[in-house]
Formats: sequence, structure tokens, C-alpha cells
Amino acid sequence: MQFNIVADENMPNVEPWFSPYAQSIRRVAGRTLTANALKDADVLLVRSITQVNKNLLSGTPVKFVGSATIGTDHIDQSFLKHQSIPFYHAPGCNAQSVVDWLLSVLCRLRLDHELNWSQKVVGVVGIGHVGSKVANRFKQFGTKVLVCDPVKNANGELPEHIDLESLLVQSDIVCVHAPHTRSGDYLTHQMLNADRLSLMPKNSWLINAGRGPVIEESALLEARVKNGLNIVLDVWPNEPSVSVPLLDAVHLASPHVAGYSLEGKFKGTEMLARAFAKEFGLTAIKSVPLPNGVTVDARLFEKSDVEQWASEIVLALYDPARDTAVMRFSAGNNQLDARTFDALRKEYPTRREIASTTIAHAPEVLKKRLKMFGFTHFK
Ligand SMILES: NC(=O)C1=CN([C@@H]2O[C@H](COP(=O)(O)OP(=O)(O)OC[C@H]3O[C@@H](n4cnc5c(N)ncnc54)[C@H](O)[C@@H]3O)[C@@H](O)[C@H]2O)C=CC1
Ligand SMILES: O=C(O)C(=O)[C@H](O)COP(=O)(O)O
Repeated sequence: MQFNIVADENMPNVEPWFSPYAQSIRRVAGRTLTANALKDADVLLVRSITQVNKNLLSGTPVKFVGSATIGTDHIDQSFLKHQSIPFYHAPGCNAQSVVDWLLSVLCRLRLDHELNWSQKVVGVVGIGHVGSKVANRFKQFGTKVLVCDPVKNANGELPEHIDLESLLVQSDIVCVHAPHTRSGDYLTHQMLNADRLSLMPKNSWLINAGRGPVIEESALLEARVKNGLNIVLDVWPNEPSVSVPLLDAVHLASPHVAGYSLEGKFKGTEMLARAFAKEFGLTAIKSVPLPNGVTVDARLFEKSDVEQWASEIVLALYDPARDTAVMRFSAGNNQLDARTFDALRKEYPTRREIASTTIAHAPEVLKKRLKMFGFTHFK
């Protein structure tokens, strides 16, 4: 059986993974996709910017939907289930990318704001694929970590869970890795509102790489002014638009790219291809190899302080200060508009993960520090 496949234009490797089963592969702009563009489609492959629901799929022959993402808040899964359309996403595909993004953020804050983050109390909200890796990485540095995940706790999976309010009161740095949900017992829509943010210690830090609407924009701005809250955002309350007052209020900004490592993107497509092959009883191709990772010469970043030296090396892979500057430069008077936000993501430069990177000429003391960040290749 051969399929007509419609895939988001920003998904890598669709051709090598899907061409063995494809009558056609058509690339489309995910944000503006309409039912009309799916009138002959058997398979729909999307990213987070396509709302997949009754409006999009009614009257189309689509019989498989895949999203090369961790998050699923753009998918009406109950509609798909009701229509018996199999749906797969890519749990965990870019979790390591988000961890690496966070480490770069912390290194930038260490250098620019002397934030000695590894000695602080860090609260992690949402302990799934991303949050659990984040918590474990902090523990490598000996950091005290508090965790909040009421869903896992209710299932008896997270005995160390503390409630959100206690976590906010006790943490110097809060990292949000929760999904965006609008229903259920533990909905996260605007979960971080003015009352909750007011619980955070003065001048503490809030970092969100989960979903934007988990935090209320007006509450963030108020907490910045009233409580000196320091803010880092990869995801935005009204994404894809970003208001200039909010962009001005944050210390570091990026256009929803925490998950954008090459490794994460490759894995997302691969997971969908394997799920697709299994669903239709087909044989998946073996692999699409990743390009070789990069080598960084430690001597180019030498500093007398080993923590600073390691930070400079992490920032050589990815520096969120660059994204911050690009977003500010690209914004108009009142907002960074949706089209510009999407363009920044579409044209995003290739980023490699820490674990794919080789460090050359690092002395033992530096190697020891770099291993804490997840570097494993040295020469
Ligand atoms: N910025 C980016 O580029 C990326 C963002 N994401 C976002 O990060 C989110 C987390 O990713 P994963 O860890 O892979 O997802 P996951 O589904 O593995 O874990 C999410 C965790 O959040 C927990 N959770 C649900 N409601 C909660 C609440 N009210 N309070 C605290 N925790 C709650 C769940 O129980 C679950 O353990 C995704 O849903 C996605 O929206 C994911 C990848 C990249
Ligand atoms: O996987 C997720 O969930 C994410 O947030 C992705 O990194 C979002 O990337 P796009 O699908 O919007 O390209």
C-alpha cells in the first residue's frame, strides 16, 4: 500500500523515512494548514504549530496523524479517537535538548549575573521526560532539588513530590517543564498566576521551557516589578506573538527552541516513522545517520576559574544571549509578531547536543567539571 503524505515543511528526514511507503510527500506550512490541503492526504505529519481537530480533518481521508513533538496540546486526541484515526507523537524525543538549553541558560546567568546556580535551591515543576532529566542533571552538581508533579504523585510514582505552593516558597530557581492542559484535576492553564508568583522569594528566578500559557502574562509583569522576579522564557503566554513589555522584562529569551537540537528533531521524525510502520505492518528503514558532532578546542575558552571555563564551553555550543538579541532586534514597537516568531524558528541555526560534542585539550580539572554537564567525549 502506498500513501499520500502531507508533512510540515520544518520536519527533517521525512523523505528518507517515509518514501518507501509514499505515493507522494507534500510539504506544507504547518501554521496555515487547511482541510482543503488534506483532501487527498492519507497521512498527516505535524509539529506543534498545527491545530489538529475536527475543523482540519473533517471530510478528509486522513488515516494516520503523527506529531514530531513531545507536547500534544495542539491535538484533539478525543476527536481522533472517536474517528478511529491512529495518533502518535514522540515522547521524550527532544528532552535532552531542553536540558542542554537549560544548562546554557544557567551558564549565561552565571557569567552575566554571577548566579551561582549549583549552590541554590532549584524547584522543578513537571517531572516527566524533561523534568526528570533536569532534576537528575542538577543532582550531578550537588544542587538541592525540589520536585512537584501532582499527577505522578497521585499515581504513587513520586514520593518526594511537594505541592506547588511549598516549592515556590522554598526555591531560588524554578524550572517549569509542565504541559499545557485546560481540563482534568491538575490543569496547568495559567497555573502560575499572581497569587502563586507572589509566593516566590524576592529576586528569585523563574525559567519556563514547558508551555507559555502555564504562566499568566500580567502576573509575570507584576512579579517582575513588585518582587524583582527574574525571568527566562523559551515559551510565551500568547505564542506565537510576544509582547514587547514582556520581552523587555525577561533576562533571556528564545523563540520556543529549547527542543531544537538536531538530535531532537531527527529523533522526532524517526519515532513517527517507526510508529507508522508498526501501525500498518510495514518494515521501517534502519536509520538516518546524524552528521558527526562538533569538536571544541578548550584552549580557546581558557579562564583561570574552572567553572567559568566550563560555562564558556557550554555557551560555545549554544548561547541564549544570541537568541535574546535576535528576538529584541526583530520585535516591532508593541510586539514580536507571529510571522516573525515563526520565521525565527524556521531559520533556526543547527544546534548540537552536549553529548554529541567532543572537547579537545581539556585538562583533568576541566574534564571533571564538563562531565557534570554531560560531556562524555574528550581527546
Ligand atoms: N520548549 C520546548 O522546546 C519544549 C517544550 N516541551 C514542553 O514540555 C512539556 C514537558 O515535556 P515532557 O517532560 O517530555 O512531557 P511528559 O509528558 O513526559 O511530562 C510532563 C509531566 O508534567 C506533569 N504534570 C501534569 N500536570 C502537572 C501539573 N499541574 N503540575 C506539575 N506537573 C504536571 C505530568 O504528570 C508529567 O509527568 C511538554 O508537555 C511540552 O509542552 C517539550 C519539549 C520541547
Ligand atoms: O516537542 C515539543 O513539545 C516542542 O515544544 C517542540 O520543540 C516544538 O517544536 P515545533 O513542533 O513547534 O517545531
